[in-house]
Amino acid sequence: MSDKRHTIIADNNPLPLQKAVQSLLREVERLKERTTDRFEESPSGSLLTISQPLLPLDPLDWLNRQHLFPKLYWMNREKSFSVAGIGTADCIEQNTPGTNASSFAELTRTIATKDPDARYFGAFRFNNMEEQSEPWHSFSSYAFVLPLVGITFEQERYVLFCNLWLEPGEAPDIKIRSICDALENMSTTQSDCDSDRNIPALVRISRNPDVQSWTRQCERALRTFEAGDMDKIMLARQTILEFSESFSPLLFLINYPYPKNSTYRFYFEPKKNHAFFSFTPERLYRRDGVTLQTEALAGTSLKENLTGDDNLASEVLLNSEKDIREHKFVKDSIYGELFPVCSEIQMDEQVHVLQLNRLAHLYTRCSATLKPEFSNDSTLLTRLHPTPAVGGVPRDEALRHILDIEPFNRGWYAGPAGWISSNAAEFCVGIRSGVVVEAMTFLYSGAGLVKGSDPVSEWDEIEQKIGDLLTTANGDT
Ligand SMILES: C=C(O[C@H]1C=CC=C(C(=O)O)[C@@H]1O)C(=O)O
Ligand SMILES: [Mg+2]
Repeated sequence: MSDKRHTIIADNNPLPLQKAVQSLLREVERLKERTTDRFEESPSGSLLTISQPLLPLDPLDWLNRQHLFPKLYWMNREKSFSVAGIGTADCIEQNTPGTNASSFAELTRTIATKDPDARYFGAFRFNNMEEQSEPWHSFSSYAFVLPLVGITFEQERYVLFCNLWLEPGEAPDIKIRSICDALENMSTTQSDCDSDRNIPALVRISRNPDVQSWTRQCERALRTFEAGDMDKIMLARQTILEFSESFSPLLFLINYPYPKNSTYRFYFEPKKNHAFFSFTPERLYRRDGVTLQTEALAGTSLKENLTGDDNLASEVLLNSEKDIREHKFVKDSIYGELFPVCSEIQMDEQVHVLQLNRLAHLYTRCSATLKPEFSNDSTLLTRLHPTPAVGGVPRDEALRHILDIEPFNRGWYAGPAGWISSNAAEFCVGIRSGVVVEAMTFLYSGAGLVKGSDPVSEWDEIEQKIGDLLTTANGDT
């Protein structure tokens, strides 16, 4: 954050948290002495970020001890960038049903008016045409938040920051007051007892659909392939966990026992004990100006029968005709969608294998250069979401079948989740996810069905995809 245009660095030396808070508070107090006209005026608002380098600390532990909402957390797959944030400096949110394309266009239009350095964190619904019931009531069609206060980890450095966002013509006093309140009320102690970090006892677990209904639902999908109407449909399952009491949903992240796993971490808690989180291996895309990185990720082998051996999992996967076919639908669709909007596309000829803790996936990387007129997130989101890894082929028909067949709303499951600024963005696909509502947690994961898929194997595949989350919930790590 240090080299950005509207950034004040309080003190260049990294400080322990408590001192860092004091240092930020001093800078914020100093702002009160500035007259309004000394804040950068812009027709669409202005942003001032004040930051203070920090000595290393655990941002999840910090986040868990705070009392200001929303709370959010993002970590990229490479684990080289993370942000933990609390409160709202600015928020772009919408909560009316409509097409996904109109949501994407609206967010992109709004973000274009914001400070180019401001990263807004949030997610979209999988399908905004679908009416949502519980457990999704706290989650809008989309919500993207510029945090009021937070901790960034970037280039191996920790930074405490606060954001002062002013609407055009807005006097700074009230916003400065809310930053001071957030800093003064921030908990700066380390969590000293482990009991704060334990997920309560799991008292009940159920699956929706159950195995019999799942088999019937898969057979419905398989019939559409036989009839020649469809090539692929991704169907998901919900696993419902009931705990002995409500708890901080962040404990799923804190207790996740596989730090090396190549997954993004996305977390959004709009109100206390109501949160959506995802441990997804799948990148939707990363855009920096006209430069795009995306990928096809679909096709799975389970390691449990292969005694966890990576090489064996790769070999099985690379020789599975069904998985190669399942993967190819995704690869071809991404290429076809990008072709009209890119001046150059480089897609791996050879399919790779991404190794996870319990699974391996087929994986094809793709980098591309966008034509300048298409170099925006509305174009990319509309073209890439949902890929056939989470939707199907053909796309619109697959979405109709999903609405018809699945016995629950997808909400934010399998939607684009990540961050966006006016000139760059990174979105993962919010799979392997859960939504926590007080003492209940609903986990979501699915499998891409193609001709020849076996419902029981697909059931087992999904069980493995949420296996790490189930282990976390059981506390037997
Ligand atoms: C839809 C999910 O996974 C997708 C991503 C990778 C592999 C997949 C598969 O092999 O079926 C799925 O397409 C999910 O975990 O909810
Ligand atoms: Mg599969």
